[in-house]
Amino acid sequence: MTVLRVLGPVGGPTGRVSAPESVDTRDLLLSLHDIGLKRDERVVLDSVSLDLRRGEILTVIGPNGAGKTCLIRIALGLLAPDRGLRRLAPGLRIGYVPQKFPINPYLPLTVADFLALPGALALPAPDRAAGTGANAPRARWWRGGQRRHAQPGILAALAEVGAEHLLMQPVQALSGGEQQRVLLARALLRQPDLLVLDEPVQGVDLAGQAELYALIRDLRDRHGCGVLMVSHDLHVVMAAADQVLCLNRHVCCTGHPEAVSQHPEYQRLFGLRASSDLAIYTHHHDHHHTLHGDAARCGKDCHHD
Ligand SMILES: Nc1ncnc2c1ncn2[C@@H]1O[C@H](COP(=O)(O)OP(=O)(O)OP(=O)(O)O)[C@@H](O)[C@H]1O
Repeated sequence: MTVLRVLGPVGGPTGRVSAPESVDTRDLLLSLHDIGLKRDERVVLDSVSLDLRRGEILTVIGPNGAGKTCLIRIALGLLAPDRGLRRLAPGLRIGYVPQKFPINPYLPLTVADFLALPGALALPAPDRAAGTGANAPRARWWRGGQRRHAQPGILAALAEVGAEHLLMQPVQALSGGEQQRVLLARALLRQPDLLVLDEPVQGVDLAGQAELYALIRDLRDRHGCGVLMVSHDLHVVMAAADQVLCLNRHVCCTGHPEAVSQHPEYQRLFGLRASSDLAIYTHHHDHHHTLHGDAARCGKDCHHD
């Protein structure tokens, strides 16, 4: 049984919370418990909890302003919640794929240069120091004046994401899909136990999105890591995730994608899109899922799909 490293609670105005009493911590990589966050007196996150295990893909979906990015930043340790517990498996290595390419597009960097930046091996700095953190590695790199190419591991990481051919490409010439592959390669350099991706297919066309999600699943299978991601692409979420957490400042519903897609809160939030996405996801099998995601055998009268 894994003993999680407790990195919370972060005591806030609402005080400490006690740890959940009986959590099965086997293979647990990340656990958020009763997370609360306020900004400008507005509740951004209210009592949000999630558990992510090794080998599992957990996707957070929700409307604009639902608190998805804040939740991801809390999971990464970049943002301190006002209340709640954040617990990580000991020695957990996190690979983070941000929403946007994290460098000035006018810097004359090749992909090899970018992946060799010291920052490739570290998470961005927490909120208060964000400017310093983002700039410091770059400054050191240019001051040193060393141009290192294809350090051990860089080519292998690019090969894993099908982007070896981009090694000497200038980063500003990359398409949206290529940028995401390079960012995934950068995350892999950390040999992560947990991959965290914030809307990994933004700016990528539909075919490219399906390829990227397939790649994320392959990486999960190959490395046995856990994956936590935010996505707006409901149909792919429904097909690609093991667990979906539907967020609208609080947890509207959570569980197996099929169970979530049947949940009234999910259908209320996503309306017609919910039905069509369900149609895309629907497939034939001999069981269905309860609202808690448990598999239940179909009887002869079961018409769930
Ligand atoms: N530093 C801040 N100061 C004030 N309000 C903030 C701050 N950070 C986030 N918020 C507010 O918290 C809410 C949640 O923001 P967040 O970026 O997490 O939403 P999101 O679900 O990722 O949205 P989107 O899908 O549009 O990216 C928003 O209403 C946002 O305006």
